[in-house]
Amino acid sequence: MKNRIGIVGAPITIAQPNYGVDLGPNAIRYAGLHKRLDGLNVNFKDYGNIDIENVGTNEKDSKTNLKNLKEVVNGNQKIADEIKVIKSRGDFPLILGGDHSIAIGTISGLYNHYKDLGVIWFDAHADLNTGETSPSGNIHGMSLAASLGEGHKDLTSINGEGPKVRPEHTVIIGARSIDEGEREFIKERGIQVYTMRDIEKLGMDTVMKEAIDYLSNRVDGVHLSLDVDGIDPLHTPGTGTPVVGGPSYRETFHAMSALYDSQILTSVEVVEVNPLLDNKNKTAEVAADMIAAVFGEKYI
Ligand SMILES: NC(=[NH2+])NCCC[C@H](N)C(=O)O
Ligand SMILES: [Mn+2]
Ligand SMILES: [Mn+2]
Repeated sequence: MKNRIGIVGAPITIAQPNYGVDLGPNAIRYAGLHKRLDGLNVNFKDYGNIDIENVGTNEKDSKTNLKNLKEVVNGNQKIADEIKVIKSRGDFPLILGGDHSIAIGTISGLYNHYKDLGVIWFDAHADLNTGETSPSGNIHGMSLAASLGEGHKDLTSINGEGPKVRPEHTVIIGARSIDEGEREFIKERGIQVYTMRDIEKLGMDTVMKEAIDYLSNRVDGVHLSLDVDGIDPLHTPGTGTPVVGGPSYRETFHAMSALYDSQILTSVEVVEVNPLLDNKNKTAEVAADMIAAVFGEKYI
């Protein structure tokens, strides 16, 4: 890693219903993030947390089927602005969430810095819903769709209208809870998805090799969006929408190490750590382990 890592906390919580995901950034810091990065001899600067006003309700808007649209857009606009500042300093952005809606802001902020940005979406979910297809109205389940230009105009217009990433530059890994509308989205738009079945059949090593190969021929930057619910909830119980049957700690650590070895990544975000749902900060500790792996920590 040549660049300095620019760390920022993005504590949006109102794109999902559980209190506490705004505490995620500090929980990951308390889990020893800075020490781990020091141990890797990487240069980093922590810019603290973005000031997010998390005032919302749990009501769906009757027209849009979205909860807290205006507030989620405002928070994500702030995130996009901060990402632009971090990028203009030449830093490698490391964003600590916050619910997964923050990807709308980070990807919008990254948009102008690349001709073709690739995205690796490590998640139990696809986050490809829109107001029309969402079973919940929770915008954290719509952030990949919004980044691909689908969904409410206010969500797709941060830093300019329209798609910020192309479907053929998007790889989802670890999916095992996909809604009906999301399934159609994936088929229609040709998104590369490695479900748990694929991981079981191919093994994580092959999945990562394929994903890295696939993207490196097509893009000039890769953003890793790591939703901790992608990992099996045995290891990451402190998250709002856990789904059993995910990749183990070992497989995930291996996936992160493969990404480090490939040197393909140009930004990383880790989302959905919720210390109020956790057991002695275990989930944030796993998040810190995975961040360490993605920045080069090895067993020997
Ligand atoms: N980022 C997440 N944890 N998303 C969970 C989404 C769950 C469900 N698919 C929904 O749209 O409501
Ligand atoms: Mn998820
Ligand atoms: Mn997600």
